[in-house]
Amino acid sequence: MKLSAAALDRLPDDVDVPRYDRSAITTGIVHFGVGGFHRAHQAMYVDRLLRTDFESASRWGICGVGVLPGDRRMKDVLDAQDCLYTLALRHADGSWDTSVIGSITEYLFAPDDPEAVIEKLAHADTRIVSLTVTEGGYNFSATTGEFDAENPSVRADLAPGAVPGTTFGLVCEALSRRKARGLAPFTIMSCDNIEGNGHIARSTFTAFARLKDPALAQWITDNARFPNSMVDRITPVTTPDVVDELAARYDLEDAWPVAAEPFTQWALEDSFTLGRPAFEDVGVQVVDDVTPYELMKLRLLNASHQALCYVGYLSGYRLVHDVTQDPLFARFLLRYMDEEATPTLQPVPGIDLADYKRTLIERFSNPEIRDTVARLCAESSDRIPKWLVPVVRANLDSGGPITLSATVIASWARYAEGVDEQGEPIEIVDRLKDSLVPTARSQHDDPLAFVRNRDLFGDLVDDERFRAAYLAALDGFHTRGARAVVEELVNRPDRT
Ligand SMILES: NC(=O)c1ccc[n+]([C@@H]2O[C@H](COP(=O)([O-])OP(=O)(O)OC[C@H]3O[C@@H](n4cnc5c(N)ncnc54)[C@H](O)[C@@H]3O)[C@@H](O)[C@H]2O)c1
Ligand SMILES: O=P(O)(O)OC[C@@H](O)[C@@H](O)[C@H](O)[C@H](O)CO
Repeated sequence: MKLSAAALDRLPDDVDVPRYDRSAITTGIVHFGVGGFHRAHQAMYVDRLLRTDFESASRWGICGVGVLPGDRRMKDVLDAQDCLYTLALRHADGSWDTSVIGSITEYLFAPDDPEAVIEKLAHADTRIVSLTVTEGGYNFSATTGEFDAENPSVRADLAPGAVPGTTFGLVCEALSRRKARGLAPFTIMSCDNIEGNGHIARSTFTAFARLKDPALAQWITDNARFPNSMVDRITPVTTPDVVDELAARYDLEDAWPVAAEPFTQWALEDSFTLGRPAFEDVGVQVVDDVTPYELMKLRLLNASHQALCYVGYLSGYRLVHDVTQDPLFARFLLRYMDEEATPTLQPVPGIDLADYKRTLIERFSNPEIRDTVARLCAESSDRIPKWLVPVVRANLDSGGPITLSATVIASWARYAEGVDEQGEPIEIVDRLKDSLVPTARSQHDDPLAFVRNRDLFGDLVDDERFRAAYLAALDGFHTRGARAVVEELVNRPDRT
């Protein structure tokens, strides 16, 4: 049975479907970047609210927006399914909690109709604009924090009279219309894995606005809010087996479902211009300061993903749970977390860090999630500088140990050579791959070549202690291989 509003009544009882009146929902949230994660996380929270308190939640329906050519498929799928999709939460014992999510009620594909997107954003009902546009979507340097005005899409949007095509262009044009119409700005709520994601959203959107219209930038600075948040739920890329399994289990045909782990967490700073849904009623931690939560998550979970993916790939693993079910790699991650990441964290209210770290290894080891090492190895140049480099920097400043994190950076440098330990090609997915791969290959003659890139690594290369640890690891990867390097590190007693 194809998923649609008409099919909801005919689905089996073990698929939890929205029973609320979707026709009575108005759009309060416009979301850029409707991928797997948004559909497993924020849209799920809004769906929960609609199920529990429809009256207050019905002003917070979601209109999805896609700006990249690849988003056309999401438009087609959601149009054909009345914007409904299936969320399957996969437990380690093989059981599924399956629900149909109804909180997305519209989807606009910006390249087809930018004006419709701008007017939707400018509409008085739109009170929150949320984002999961990836770390790269913010278009800033992780080391300097500078907005990159030379990016070709951004330059095109800045040209006089241009029809906006980027998130920045569309949002700023809509803000300009709101200003002209005497409407307050919406809240811009980043849900991407970036330290200080709200601060980054504030600085990048206002930097764009300043280049376009300084008065608009001032108005945004004075009036708009950009809450910080920590978001968490491991959501792999949807694979055909999820589609097949839904059909087999429930006779449900969904062209693009999403599967994710059962665990979910969202810590959100309470800073909104025009109100917000009562997220705290459905398990969101609405807090005054997100910093301790986000540092914990980015430096333990996301940085550990980086710590496992390159060495895991080079050791022959392709699925994340296979890496962490190998005791050697689990011990490596725990040592990185305990010795190098944890000392850089702040106390996290209500969280037992030892328990959090143990749970992380369990979450990574869930065989049902089937998260791929390749997903974690992609876009490294957006991830290592934002998650690992700050850990090294903090430990260099405090005199703390850096060997394991320097090894993770070296593992990326080795992986970026694009050839594995058996001489087979590695498909490097990175927007900087054309410069990264040749540089990585040159490190056989010039071992510091990769980390001399100050856009990615800042001044780490100037530090003697970092250089020594990095060079030792890189040499180990070249001469003895990834598994041997990890083994040596895990078995050594000292913390350096
Ligand atoms: N997948 C997860 O486990 C997870 C968990 C927590 C947080 N996140 C955050 O969510 C982001 C998206 O993850 P996902 O799994 O949904 O990925 P995805 O590939 O399924 O979706 C990404 C979406 O972002 C859009 N996008 C990418 N670059 C853009 C740009 N420059 N401008 C506008 N839109 C752009 C894409 O078109 C797509 O719609 C991550 O980068 C991360 O910051 C993901
Ligand atoms: O999605 P990214 O690019 O931010 O990072 C890859 C993973 O580390 C990330 O998606 C995690 O699975 C996620 O952050 C878990 O909540």
